[in-house]
Amino acid sequence: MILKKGEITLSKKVLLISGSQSDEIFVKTAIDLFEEWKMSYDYKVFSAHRNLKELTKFIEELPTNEYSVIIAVAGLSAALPGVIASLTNLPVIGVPRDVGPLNGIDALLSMVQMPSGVPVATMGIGSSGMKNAAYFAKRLIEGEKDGR
Ligand SMILES: Nc1c(C(=O)O)ncn1[C@@H]1O[C@H](COP(=O)(O)O)[C@@H](O)[C@H]1O
Repeated sequence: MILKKGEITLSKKVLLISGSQSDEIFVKTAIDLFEEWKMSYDYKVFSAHRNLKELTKFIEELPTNEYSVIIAVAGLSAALPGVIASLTNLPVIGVPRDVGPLNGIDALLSMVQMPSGVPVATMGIGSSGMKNAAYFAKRLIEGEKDGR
């Protein structure tokens, strides 16, 4: 990978997963930051509630050493981040989307109170949480690069 001056040396990618295609507009906030920072990422849509088998297969077959961190985004009853965290040892950042009658409180509570051993680093509700997920992923990857 050839880097220009000022660019960060990033060896591994961020994997963004949202529970629905309808979350794409929300996820775009993080994607814009990754583009600005010249960070590599992939974005996929999988639902634990709707397509558990496909999600399980996808996570179990992730190539080794390609991703540093997974950002899991979901609104409503958000099983997605916790289920992903149960299937991989990669760090999982959860982002509760502010949709539905409870405006993200439901998603927040679904992902923040995980049983021990299955951690989800849960951000705040809504677009500030989405942005902080991107900043947090950047810190993790920079830390990895610096040997932190
Ligand atoms: N929370 C979850 C899960 C899951 O946790 O598996 N799958 C979809 N969703 C969420 O449902 C909302 C509405 O989805 P639709 O617009 O497809 O009905 C989305 O915000 C999605 O993240």
